[in-house]
Amino acid sequence: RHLYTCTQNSLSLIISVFVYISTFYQAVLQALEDGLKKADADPSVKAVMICGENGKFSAGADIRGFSSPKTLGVALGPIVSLIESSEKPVVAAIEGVALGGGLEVALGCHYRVAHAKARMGLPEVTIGLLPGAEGTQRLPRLIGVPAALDMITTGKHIPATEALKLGLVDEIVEENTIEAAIRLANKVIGQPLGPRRLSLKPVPKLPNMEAFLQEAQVKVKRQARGFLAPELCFQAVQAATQRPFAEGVRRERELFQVLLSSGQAQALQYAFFAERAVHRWATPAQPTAASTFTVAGQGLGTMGQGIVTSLVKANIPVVALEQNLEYLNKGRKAVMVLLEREAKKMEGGAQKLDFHNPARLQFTVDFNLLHDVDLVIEAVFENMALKKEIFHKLSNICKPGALLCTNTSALDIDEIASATSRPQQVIGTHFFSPAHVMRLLEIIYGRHTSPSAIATAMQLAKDMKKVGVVVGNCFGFVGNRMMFPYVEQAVFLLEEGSRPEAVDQVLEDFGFKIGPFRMSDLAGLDVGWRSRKGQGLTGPSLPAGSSARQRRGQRYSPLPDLLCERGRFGQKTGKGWYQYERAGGRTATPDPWIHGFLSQYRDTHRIETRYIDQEEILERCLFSLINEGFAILAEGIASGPEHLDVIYLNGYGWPKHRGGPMFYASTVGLPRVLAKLQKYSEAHPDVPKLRPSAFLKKLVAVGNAPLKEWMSYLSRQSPKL
Ligand SMILES: CCC/C=C/C(=O)SCCNC(=O)CCNC(=O)[C@H](O)C(C)(C)COP(=O)([O-])OP(=O)([O-])OC[C@H]1O[C@@H](n2cnc3c(N)ncnc32)[C@H](O)[C@@H]1OP(=O)([O-])[O-]
Repeated sequence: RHLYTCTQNSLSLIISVFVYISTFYQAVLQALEDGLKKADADPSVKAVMICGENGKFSAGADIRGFSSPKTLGVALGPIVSLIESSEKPVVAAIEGVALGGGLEVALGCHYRVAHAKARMGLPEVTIGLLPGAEGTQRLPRLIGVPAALDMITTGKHIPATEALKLGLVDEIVEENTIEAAIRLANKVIGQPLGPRRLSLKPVPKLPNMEAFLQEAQVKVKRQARGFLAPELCFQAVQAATQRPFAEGVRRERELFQVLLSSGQAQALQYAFFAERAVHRWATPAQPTAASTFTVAGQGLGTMGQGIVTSLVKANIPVVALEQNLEYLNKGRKAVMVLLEREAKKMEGGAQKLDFHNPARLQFTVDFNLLHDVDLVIEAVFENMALKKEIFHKLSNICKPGALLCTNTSALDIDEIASATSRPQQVIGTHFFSPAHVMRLLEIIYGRHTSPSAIATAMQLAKDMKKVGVVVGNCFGFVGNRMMFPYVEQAVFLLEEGSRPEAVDQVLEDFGFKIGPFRMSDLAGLDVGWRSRKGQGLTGPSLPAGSSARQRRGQRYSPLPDLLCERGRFGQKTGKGWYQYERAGGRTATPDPWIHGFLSQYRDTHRIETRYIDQEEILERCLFSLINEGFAILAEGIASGPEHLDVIYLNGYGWPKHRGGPMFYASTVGLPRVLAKLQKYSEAHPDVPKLRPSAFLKKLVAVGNAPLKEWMSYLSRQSPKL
């Protein structure tokens, strides 16, 4: 960061430090303070301009600093006040980003000039904190309570154009921001600064402030589901409406301290770095076609439509292929609806969606058009024979360097690759539904997948603005494999005495967006039923004389199959684990039929109904999922616990303020997780997924190793990870 002083028309550099108010936090603050004091004391200096280095204003405080015992966060507030109280006009020249403490510094300035491509925001809430450098008190005074509350409680970044409309900046420029800021500084020399000092301004009044705040608080609470920061952000802004500036600042500091020591801030900050760690993926290989892909989407069902939409959004040329004209026209219509919707959302932004140009998006039934593409994403439905047939064809038609990706949630990548003559270029890309919304992309390498194929798939994820996580090939990969025992426990709990709404409630109170039964109704119970039939667990391929509640020597619950046999597929049929207002309805209501059905089922199988408390529900569902995570790490299917957590946070609705399942296990304490698994496993010896993983036992035996050391206790790691 540079602090420039500006003497009439000349510019002189006083200090130069780093872009982020970062590891050198104290040094940066000291330099800012010294520079300001020097500028104030020097009569030849008439105005001050603050800008960032390398085209970026500031990404705020160093997030790592918050987890060190010596937290310096609040020290920024007095510096912002010092800027504001300067007797000479101070102008911020905002390029790139002004986030968190960075924007708070800009709010202390008397004027703000931003580049048209700059983004601004107070994202502290997303790392479990609040803008603790007086930002919760200055922003509402500048842009009003509704807009300030929205920015502070969501942490969203806003583009410069929106910032101008809100009055957050005074001017936006297309060209040189620094020169424009200096021009402005020169223009305002000598003008009174009082009206530009935000701390002196009243918070703009609303005709119905009380009612507005009440309603806003209810909304923030409802969306937060146990996440503290949004609620405390709200309280800080509320204080701005009720108290004078200095008292509001005191309240802001108190609330900041509460968040800092809440544990949630640590979880969110861990998640911030975990997401970036999965990108740092150490293969020497280079992507084969970085950023210049032409991608063919094969199959325009729900997944294919979402994938094509996100490719177009990422400005990647696409050829969308279907097997016949009827499906093609249906798929094209659906994709166009999605793209129109996306284009609307992007209106007013810097980027435009270009999807009417056939060079960017082409629909076809002609397989031969795939001859020149760099990469194919096959997204037909989950059927091994069909996928193999398609891959055989692709391998014959596509150019030699083309990467062949299969969108699958569980199928064996090696078997699919075996149908081609280029298994080194076959890779799994597991998108999550809806694919144009969900950020996660599991990238699954097979036995023969080359490092450059993995690097290319990672590049694709980056270009599509998705979080790509590389994992090994096993049934269900990482996300679904960990999900199976979780859902299995939820169903076993029903057999033993619980109800769908009771289990869902516990997991939703924990912070999941929806519990396992609501989720299964939403996804459709028939999906799992088809897969279980395919595995010979139910249906005509089940050997005659099989026990109702045992398969291959292990406990099995036929409850989901029984529901499907009665046509209860979830939301789509209006009945599943819940009842809905109609087929396709979304409002789940507990269903007395299910309650009766469950007690009849228990009678038939002589299961004694017992009361199951919330602790048992939570522990059996979560610890069995976590236990599978340890098995996955031990088998070398994923690089580390952060990867599992990133998958859960971005693809499975795990509450962010709990940091992901493996981080959560580390906060519960591994000895406790182990003890509980041992207890439940003894009570249910025919449930292998409750048997503690050997790796978990080892980590406990070495003294509850901290999460960042876990992987050092494993000798085997895949060379491809
Ligand atoms: C009382 C106190 C009040 C103030 C509170 C605050 O300011 S709280 C803070 C409020 N501010 C925020 O919450 C902003 C957080 N940052 C962001 O949102 C994004 O990083 C970005 C939009 C600035 C750039 O996105 P992009 O996709 O172009 O790049 P990228 O995301 O890959 O990052 C590149 C590298 O920089 C690193 N790094 C970045 N920022 C920070 C940081 N503040 N700290 C530490 N490190 C940070 C990042 O880890 C990565 O390192 P790696 O992995 O290469 O070793």
